[in-house]
This record gives sequence, structure tokens and C-alpha cells, in this order.
Amino acid sequence: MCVLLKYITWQNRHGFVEECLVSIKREGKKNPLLSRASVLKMAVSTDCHKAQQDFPKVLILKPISFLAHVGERHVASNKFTFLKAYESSLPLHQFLSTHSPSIKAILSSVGTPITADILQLLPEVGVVVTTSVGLNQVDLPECRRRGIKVANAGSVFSDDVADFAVGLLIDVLRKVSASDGYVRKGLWATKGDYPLGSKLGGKRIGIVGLGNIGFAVAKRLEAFGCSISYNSRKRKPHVSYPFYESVCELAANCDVLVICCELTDQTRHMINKEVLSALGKEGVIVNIGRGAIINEKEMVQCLVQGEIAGAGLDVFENEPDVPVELFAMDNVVLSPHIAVFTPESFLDLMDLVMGNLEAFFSNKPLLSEYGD
Ligand SMILES: O=CC(=O)O
Repeated sequence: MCVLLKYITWQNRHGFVEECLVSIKREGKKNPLLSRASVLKMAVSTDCHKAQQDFPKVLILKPISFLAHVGERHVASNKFTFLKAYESSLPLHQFLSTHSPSIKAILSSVGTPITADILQLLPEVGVVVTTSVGLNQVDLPECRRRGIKVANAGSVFSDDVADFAVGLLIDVLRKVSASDGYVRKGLWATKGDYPLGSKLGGKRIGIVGLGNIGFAVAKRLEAFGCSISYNSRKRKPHVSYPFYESVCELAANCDVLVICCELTDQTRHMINKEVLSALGKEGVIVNIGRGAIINEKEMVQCLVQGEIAGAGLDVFENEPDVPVELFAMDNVVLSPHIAVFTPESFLDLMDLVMGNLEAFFSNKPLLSEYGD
């Protein structure tokens, strides 16, 4: 009865009470030997399916971890049908060609490239909504050319990422993970004290990319007594932190570089040997942006040769592959591209994703349109 009431309420919300009752009778007639519960279940699934067919279709190419966290049905929320290409036995191009007339929106995450080839198979697509802040996986020029709108995760994760960046920096400077390993291996008792780390307060921090995340990192590190300067595409008119037009100059005037910018054609390998040499032997680099912003080979070389003091890295050029040289270095802290995530922020992300999709399907401005 409870299930029945829930079902009636659900249907009622959608104005289908009549259909619901007809459907229950229909299933009952077709299957006179079935229990009332089974009849109800079949009616529910038939009608849910029918109702869902009328919802706008949103294509998902690969599983999205946040949907699993918050529960996919909450995001779809009886407003959209998720069309999951990865659950189909059809080859991708065939799946896309079959469904292309009804696909107007794509929901994607950081590890799912939305290429011109994929978009070419989807002539009706008008929006790409991503659960990531970075958009390097989306062919933005192609979207622009086609007039496809793009929405990202906006500032939903800025605080989480900034917390993590500060965590990585403190870990590198104060040797938290390294000394943890020392204790766990029983070396404290046999080898004695562990070498001391370096103080965070007073460090000169260079933020590369002073967007939402860069600002959040700067605010936190100011509170630790650090001084802040930055490099960005343009000087920010209302920001009092010193601005350096060249990242190399910024590095030469800092003890720490924190990479917070987007990966674009302009920023790919922007942090190279020259910049790292300018940062110097006492310098530390933290990367919570994208791996390919740093020339990884050159950074590894600098670490091996002691040309910089250490690194805190959440992102890598060829994830999930990490240069093996880094594993043996206790002046390097590694994490598997998790700076962005906390389950608490997923609820905000859910609201943003739903809000963007709803806005698109009702011809309203997106909540976090890229390029706005
Ligand atoms: O790295 C994660 C993101 O861009 O959201």
C-alpha cells in the first residue's frame, strides 16, 4: 500500500493518476495469476518508462562518479532521461547515430573528451554541461563554431581545491607524508629524529591563474602569513597583489608557485625548465590545475637534479600514469587528481548541473556558462 501511495503521489505530481490506474488494471488483466505487488511493479516500470520517454534526453558517454555519489535519479529528477552510451552494446558511433535526433544535451566529466568527431554525429546538440571546472576535454572552438553552449562546475569546488592546494604545500614544506612513512617503517626508533621541514609563514607565493581557485588559495595563504603575487592572462584591476606579466619573472620573485590556471594551447607546458630554474633550488611547485601545464619531463629532471626543492602534485600529464622517478622522492607529495572532490560539494554540483540543464531546456541563460 505504501508503494502504491508513493506511486500514485509520483504519478499525481505528473498528472498521470488516470493513466496509473488504467495501467495497473491493464497489467492485472494481462497477468491474472500475478500478485498485486508484482502487478503494481510492472505498472510502475511500464509507466515510468513511458513517462521518461517524454523527458528531454541528456547523453552521457562515460560513467560520471558524482552521479553515483548523489544518485542519478536525483539529478535526472523526473525531468530528463539520461541516455547512457556506455551501457549500450552498440559501437559508439552507431549508438550516437541511432539516438542523434533526440540528443540535445550532453552531460560529461573531466575524463570524457567531447571531440569534434563526436559532436559531428550529434547535429541537434545545443549544450555541453560538464561536472568539471576545467574544460580542456571539450573541443571549445568546435562548440563555439556550432553555437553549442558550454557550462562547467563554476565555483562549486573552489574552496575544496584551494584547501587541497594548501594541504599539499604544507605537506611538502613540513614533510608530513614523508615523516609519516618514516614512523610507519619503524625508522624513528632505529635512525632517530627526522629532518625538520620549512616554515610556511613568510613564504612568497606566486599564484599562476588568479581565478576563483587562485583567489581562494591566495586568501588562505595570506592568513598563514605568506605574501602573494600572481600571473594571469591580464592584470586584475581590483587586485592589490603584485602582478607579473611573465611567469618566469613571477617564479624568480617567489619561493612557491601554485598552478591554478586552465589548460589551454597558451598554457600547455608554460611551466618549463626555464621557469623552474627561475624558481630556484629552494623553490616548491604545487599543481592542482592540469598536468600538462607543466612540462613534466623537465620538472622531473629538475627534481632529480635538485634544481627545485620539492613538489605537491595532484595532476599529471598522462593520468593515471605518474613518472616513476617521483615515487622514490620524499620531497614530492602525490595525489590522484582528487583535489576537486568532496561529497559535500557534490550536492551543490547537483543543483548546478540540474539548474544548467533546466535552464537550457527552458531557453533561459545557463547558470555557469563558460566564457560569460
Ligand atoms: O579537475 C577537476 C576539474 O576541473 O573539475
